[in-house]
Amino acid sequence: MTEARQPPAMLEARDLTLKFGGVTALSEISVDIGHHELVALIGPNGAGKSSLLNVLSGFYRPSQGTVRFEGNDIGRWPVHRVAQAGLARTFQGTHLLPHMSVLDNILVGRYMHMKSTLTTAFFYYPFAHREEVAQRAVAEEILGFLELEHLRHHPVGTLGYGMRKRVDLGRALAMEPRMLLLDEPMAGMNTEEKEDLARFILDIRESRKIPVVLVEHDMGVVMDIADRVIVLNFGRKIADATPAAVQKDEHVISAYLGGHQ
Ligand SMILES: Nc1ncnc2c1ncn2[C@@H]1O[C@H](COP(=O)(O)OP(=O)(O)OP(=O)(O)O)[C@@H](O)[C@H]1O
Repeated sequence: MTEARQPPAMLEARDLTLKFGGVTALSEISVDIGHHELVALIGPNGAGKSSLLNVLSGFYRPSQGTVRFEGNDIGRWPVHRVAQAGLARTFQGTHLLPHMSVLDNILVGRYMHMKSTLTTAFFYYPFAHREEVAQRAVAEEILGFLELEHLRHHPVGTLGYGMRKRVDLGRALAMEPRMLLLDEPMAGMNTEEKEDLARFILDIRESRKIPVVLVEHDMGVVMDIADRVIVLNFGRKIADATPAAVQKDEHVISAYLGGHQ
């Protein structure tokens, strides 16, 4: 296996195994994600990519192994606590509210940061109002960053797939994550939409200083934007190296030529 030299890790997963009955989705996987990295997670269908994101983000409990995020052992934390610690994720497809506007969908990501409850909102209206104004300002900044301002009042259900995926990214950004896990954010997009999203992802890492883990099938995109590529096959990690090294790795070549893609 080719190993890349890695910076100090922000996220450290050790010996993760995940079983569903008789199926071993992940087998003794260890990965490190550094503070400034853009890491692609690739592998044939059923290799375990989504399962790994689910374990890292607290949606699945590993059968074995540990996950540490910024020094905390988060492997058994509930999902909301993992999210509050700053690990945000998107899903294959989108988890948006189709009848609500783009702005309101992004505001959903802000709820985690809102201090006012219904009671305080009722008795201390000025405080709740000030807070809502502040939350909207953050949402507006994200709309600007993702070039979605002109769509702010459009119901999400009326948008094309590529734009909906962009709103989904905005919702995740609204959580002010310290790290972003993106599950196939470009699936179903045309070339132009992919190029736009790749630009935003690079910008998220560079100007917003948020490290990104990205599950992606489009090898062109992966090779263009990733600092490092982790390759899974049948639940095992078979490579963890720079894009150039992974392209030449014989285990990776045979996994992809093995009839899966
Ligand atoms: N909830 C589940 N229950 C049972 N088996 C599951 C479950 N989730 C995943 N698996 C199995 O675990 C293995 C890994 O699946 P996973 O979805 O993580 O792969 P993947 O690499 O993300 O695939 P794809 O590229 O098709 O999304 C597969 O054999 C899959 O059938």
